[in-house]
Amino acid sequence: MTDTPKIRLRDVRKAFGSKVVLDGVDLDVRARHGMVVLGGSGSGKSVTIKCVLGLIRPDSGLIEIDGRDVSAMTDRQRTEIMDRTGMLFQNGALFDSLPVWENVCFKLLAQKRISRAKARDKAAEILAQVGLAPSVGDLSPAELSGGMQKRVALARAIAAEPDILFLDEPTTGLDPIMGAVIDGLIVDCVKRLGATTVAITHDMASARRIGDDAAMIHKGKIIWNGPAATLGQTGNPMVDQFARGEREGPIQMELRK
Ligand SMILES: Nc1ncnc2c1ncn2[C@@H]1O[C@H](COP(=O)(O)OP(=O)(O)OP(=O)(O)O)[C@@H](O)[C@H]1O
Repeated sequence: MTDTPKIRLRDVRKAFGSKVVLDGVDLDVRARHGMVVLGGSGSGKSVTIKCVLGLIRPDSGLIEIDGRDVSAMTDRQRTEIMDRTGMLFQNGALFDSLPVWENVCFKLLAQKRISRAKARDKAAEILAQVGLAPSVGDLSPAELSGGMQKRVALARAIAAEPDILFLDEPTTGLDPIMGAVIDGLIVDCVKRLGATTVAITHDMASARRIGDDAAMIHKGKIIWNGPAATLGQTGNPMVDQFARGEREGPIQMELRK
């Protein structure tokens, strides 16, 4: 018997006015595995994730989390799922008006799962997991380098020990070594938490490091999915062109049409 996918999309469709963005997306994300979603700019990667997060309502199709249809959930059931979901935004999206420790414990404080008195120590504990000193907790996000901000954003995303972690371009804007460090932290956190991750990335080295599985979206459909380790040698000309970053190939030919 096969395990129920953690996240399952079937024939998910979404148009904005006359512009069809998702044209029947089918995707299974295995529990406790990393899925990376690839695709050109504007291909619908973020819209797909926003549909799963409930930030955008698809026009039609099925989205299940743990085998349960999200559209049939009560607000309370949906909130429960969101409480167990972490999100690392592309730009970090830290709150500049709050010190790092409050950013890290934001969700725990908002959900009253921790007192303010305890939150500072808790933040120090989580910051240590992403390789940052406790003193960083007292700084403002504006005082941090880009790499440190990403680490803090990761600390915030994992603080509430999520079951599902969405990562939107976790290594964009980082130098290659810092990118590898962040990827290592993501993989460690996921192993420790037993979480399922869905990452959007344009960084193929990162995709191979954090992904067990990969899927490519093109023209609103998933045109390929398979092991992330095979990216560049999948045998699918579009995926391989994309993964190798080659100018010439089927995608370029379509752009020229
Ligand atoms: N709220 C919205 N209203 C109208 N159009 C939207 C909305 N959100 C997204 N779109 C459109 O949907 C398309 C897909 O956007 P999406 O953000 O999913 O792209 P993406 O694949 O994540 O791209 P990138 O790699 O550049 O971030 C784009 O053409 C975008 O303009």
